[in-house]
Order: sequence, then structure tokens, then C-alpha cells
Amino acid sequence: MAVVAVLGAGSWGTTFAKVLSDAGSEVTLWARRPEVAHAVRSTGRNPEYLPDVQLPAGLRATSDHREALDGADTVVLAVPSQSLRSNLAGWVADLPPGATLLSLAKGVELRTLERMSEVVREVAGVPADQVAVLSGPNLAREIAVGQPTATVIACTDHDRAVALQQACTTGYFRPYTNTDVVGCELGGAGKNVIALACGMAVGMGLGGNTTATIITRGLAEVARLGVALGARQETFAGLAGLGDLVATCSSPLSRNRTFGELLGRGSTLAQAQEAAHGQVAEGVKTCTALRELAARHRVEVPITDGVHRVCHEGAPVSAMARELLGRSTKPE
Ligand SMILES: NC(=O)C1=CN([C@@H]2O[C@H](COP(=O)(O)OP(=O)(O)OC[C@H]3O[C@@H](n4cnc5c(N)ncnc54)[C@H](O)[C@@H]3O)[C@@H](O)[C@H]2O)C=CC1
Ligand SMILES: O=C(CO)COP(=O)(O)O
Repeated sequence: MAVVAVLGAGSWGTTFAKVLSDAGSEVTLWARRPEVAHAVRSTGRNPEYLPDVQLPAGLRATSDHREALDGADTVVLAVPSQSLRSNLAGWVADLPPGATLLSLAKGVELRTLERMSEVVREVAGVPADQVAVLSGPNLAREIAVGQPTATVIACTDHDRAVALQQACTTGYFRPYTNTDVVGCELGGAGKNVIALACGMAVGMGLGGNTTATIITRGLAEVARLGVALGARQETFAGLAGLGDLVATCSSPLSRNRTFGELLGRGSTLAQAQEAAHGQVAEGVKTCTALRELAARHRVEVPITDGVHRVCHEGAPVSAMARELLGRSTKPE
């Protein structure tokens, strides 16, 4: 049986802790705020993120990261991308030696332009084969109520990926393994940016043809950048690429799509941020990191560029649409 510490009790950390527990793993969930850990312990619910979901009786919760990490063979990192480095730096002295470090975050770090597995390797000082990532069409709320989905666990060490797969397979959650860590991470980070663009289109009142175009051309640009960074093209046709892109761009549950929709209806960035109630829309920062990464590798990412300009340069959404449609025509 896997002994797992899940560090981060937001929507996804709490839901994934439930999945692991339902799969028979021994799980301790760490929450930053003591009152959240206390509520999970005393009521079996996370009032902040999933108030109506009953968590498994065996799931433990604490606000002391040492208690969560004690004896763990697997450490799940479930905090937002831009805070992963600082959070992990606070935990690193207490990480059990040899434990697999699994990142759930979907983003690229600003300034360093590092993927999450790179941040984890650097901060924890562990080899690449000790670090895994999980990415796929995984809207937390649907999984929390037991709706079926699949995902990808990517690790350069296939045996570690298989151990993780066994630790979280349930009747409603089906993980596949993959060794293409770069592709899975780029798929997860990139789809949040494309979901912002889809949301903007929906907010402007545009229909299915437009969103299908954004999804398809969005996939093309994310895959183009991923391949330039060493990813395999096929990964982008899988769950961590197309799968997650379709789920996120189509679902009103997506925070990124919802954020984009507010911008498309004319809200300012600050208004959209306020409406998100502190929940993270990763694409807002990742668009800038991906755009810089693309420039460094001389890869064209026009949708990502447009999202960055709307979010951070004050460009109106209508100007972004005009610019994308005004680009020179070309073969597909
Ligand atoms: N919610 C979802 O459906 C899914 C989310 N993800 C990814 O998982 C990661 C975590 O997402 P969620 O759990 O949904 O986020 P969330 O916004 O619901 O929760 C974030 C958690 O991190 C904690 N945290 C620790 N340090 C923080 C800091 N400095 N700033 C902000 N929060 C901090 C918060 O207290 C909270 O427990 C993100 O990268 C997201 O893209 C991936 C798949 C599904
Ligand atoms: O990653 C997700 C689904 O796979 C969740 O997307 P949002 O962060 O946009 O809610």
C-alpha cells in the first residue's frame, strides 16, 4: 500500500487525496490553514473548496507538513505553479529520502521559465527519475463526485509511474503512464492559456465554430512549442494534450475558461480576479512564461501572444480577435 502525503488542500489536492484514498492508499492531506485541516478531520469535508463532498473516513488531515510527510513514500505537490518553489523550499528538509515527488500543477514558472518538474528537481535536489507529473482532463469537481475520467502519469522512470498508477486507480479514475514528461507538462500548462482564449470568445457571444477553431489551432501551437522543447508529438493527441484541452475549453467548471469569459464580456483583469475568489486561473501567468519560452525557441504562438496582450498589456479582446484573423493565410 502506498503511503502518500498530499501537500495542498485546494480543489484538486483535496479531490486527488480522495482518489488516492478510494484506491486504497494511506493518505494524509496537508492544508495551509489549520481551520481547513480541522474541518476535514472533524466533518470529513473541505468547507472552503468542496463543501458538499463527503471525503473518505480513512483520509487524514493536518496543517503540520512534518506530520504529513512522516513515513510517506509518495509526496503529491498540489499548490499553484507560481508558489510551488517557495512552498517546496519550506518542505524540502523534511522530504523522506527516495520518495517519489508528483506534481499536479499545470503551469510554467515566470522569470525562470521552468516547468514544474524542473522546479521540483532543482529545489528538492533529486534526480529527474524521482519526479513525476500528472495531467489530463481532470476537472476536480466532477471527479470529487465520482464521475469517470482518465489521466496521464508521466515519469522518466517507468516503474515509478506504474507504482503511482496503482496508488490512484479506482472505478472512476483511470491513469495511463507515459515517459514524455515535457509533453504532458506542456499540454497541461498550454491548455489553460487556450481555455482563456476560448472563454473570451464565449464571453463575446461567439459560437461553436470559433471555439473549435481556437481549440484546434491552440493545440497546434502548444504542440509546436512542446516539440521544440523535446516533447513527442503523439503526446499532444492524448489525454494530457487534446483530452485536457477539450475538457477545459468546453466546461463552465473551468476557472480559466470562466476567467476568459469575464474578460470577453468586458470585465477588467482585477474584476475577473476578484470574481475567482482566490482560486487560481493558472493561464493568466503562464501565458507570459510560455510566450517568452516560445520566443527563446523561435516558435510562433499567436493565441498565447494575444492572451498575454489582453491580460497584461491592456489590449481589448476585440483587437486580439482582429489580429488573429488578420494574420497571413497559410497551409494547415
Ligand atoms: N482544480 C482542478 O480542477 C485542477 C487543478 N489542477 C492544477 O492543480 C494546481 C492546484 O490547483 P487547485 O487545487 O485547483 O487550486 P486552488 O486554488 O483550489 O488551491 C490551491 C491550494 O494551494 C494552497 N497554497 C499554498 N501556498 C499558496 C500560495 N502561495 N498561493 C496560493 N495558494 C497556495 C492553497 O491554500 C490551496 O490549498 C494548479 O496548478 C491547477 O492548475 C490540475 C487539474 C485539475
Ligand atoms: O486542469 C483542469 C482540468 O483538467 C482544471 O482547469 P481550471 O484550472 O481551468 O479549472
